[in-house]
Amino acid sequence: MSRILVAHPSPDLYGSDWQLVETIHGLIEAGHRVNAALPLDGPLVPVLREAGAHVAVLPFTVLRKALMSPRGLAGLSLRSGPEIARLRALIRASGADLVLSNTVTIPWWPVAARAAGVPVLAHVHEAEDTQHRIIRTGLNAPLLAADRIVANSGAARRALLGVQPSLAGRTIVVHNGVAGPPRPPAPLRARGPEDPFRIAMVGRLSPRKGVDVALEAVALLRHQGVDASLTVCGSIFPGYEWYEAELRERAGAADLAGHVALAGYVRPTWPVLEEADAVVVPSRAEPFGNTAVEAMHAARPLVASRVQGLAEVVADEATGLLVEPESPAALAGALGRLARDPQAAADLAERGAIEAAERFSTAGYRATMAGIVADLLRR
Ligand SMILES: CC(=O)N[C@H]1[C@@H](OP(=O)(O)OP(=O)(O)OC[C@H]2O[C@@H](n3ccc(=O)[nH]c3=O)[C@H](O)[C@@H]2O)O[C@H](CO)[C@@H](O)[C@@H]1O
Ligand SMILES: O=P([O-])([O-])O[C@@H]1[C@@H](O)[C@H](O)[C@@H](O)[C@H](O)[C@@H]1O
Repeated sequence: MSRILVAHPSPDLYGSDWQLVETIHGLIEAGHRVNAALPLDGPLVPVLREAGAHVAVLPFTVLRKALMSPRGLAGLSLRSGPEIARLRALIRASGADLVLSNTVTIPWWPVAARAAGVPVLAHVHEAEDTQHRIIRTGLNAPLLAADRIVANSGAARRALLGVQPSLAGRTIVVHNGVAGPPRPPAPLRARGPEDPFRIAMVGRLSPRKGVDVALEAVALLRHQGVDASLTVCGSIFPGYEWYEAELRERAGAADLAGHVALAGYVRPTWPVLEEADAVVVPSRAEPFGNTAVEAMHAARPLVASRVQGLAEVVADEATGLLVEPESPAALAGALGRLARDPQAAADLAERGAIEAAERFSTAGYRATMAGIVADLLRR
């Protein structure tokens, strides 16, 4: 039994948070003792305790990627000394045999663990490729202190190596394992080509998730005579209040009013997916996309953007449909096909469910992560 200290930036229950829960299950099943450090209390805390981790809430720096500037990054590094010293002392005092630093937004954990002489595994959930190169280089620089890096997709690995090529030898891809529903999903509702067509989307209300694109696609479908409606599960991250206000205003316009529900954070999302005739993941960028796998587990036909990890998760025309990102017309085109051809939609959904069980099982993921940790501990 080894002691693993896990650091994670948020106490929420979105993608990287649930992925951490799976990782911790894998470590505990392998016989390790897990301590988790979070900067804030929140809904993730009881979930981690339930999984068997000991949780401590303590202050440390969490980066906001969208707010980074080269000057901001430089200032941050200049002020980092005392925090790195504090975290190094904490890591030593905890007796950790290994530190797992989850996401690239907690830069001083890998650095402090290396300073403490403890092996570091970094888990990268991000695949930033639009910000200025200087920012991306700085954001990923703390990973130079990691012994091993797990990227959640080939796209995330490429984005990282694009700015830190020297990490190639230590960075491996492990696709996420994503939990399915607790019991088999209700069969896809039988519908005729003219019947109402209910679409679901799950994700943060954030421009990168393309919620606005989904709304415009529904407006186009309705304009074309498809009786489409949309339910969106998800809330904003602080700072994106303006985006939610824009979405609510758009959803209230004459062509959409009464046909779009912005439901806020929903847990679990299985009932919403079960109610749906199709699920969309219209992200502008998506390092992996757990919500796409969840749609497949729920055996609902899926339309996703052809970007980054989503293009690794979905086999176009076989387990879902991939469409050009940021194009309401392309999204509406694919959804219209599913609405008009319920049999084709059902076939996609069935193949998606088989694929999700085969490629993205939590059992396989947990074992892979535990194997990577065992390998690092043996060194
Ligand atoms: C921009 C970015 O970096 N995205 C990645 C990030 O988190 P990100 O939070 O973007 O993750 P995903 O969209 O993949 O997953 C969101 C999760 O939150 C849940 N949910 C969401 C809304 C809601 O109302 N209720 C609810 O339960 C979903 O069911 C899902 O399990 O890490 C994930 C895990 O590696 C990756 O798959 C994402 O590609
Ligand atoms: O505002 P920002 O820091 O670029 O980005 C945020 C991330 O840091 C956070 O982890 C994620 O959950 C939010 O949806 C948002 O994407």
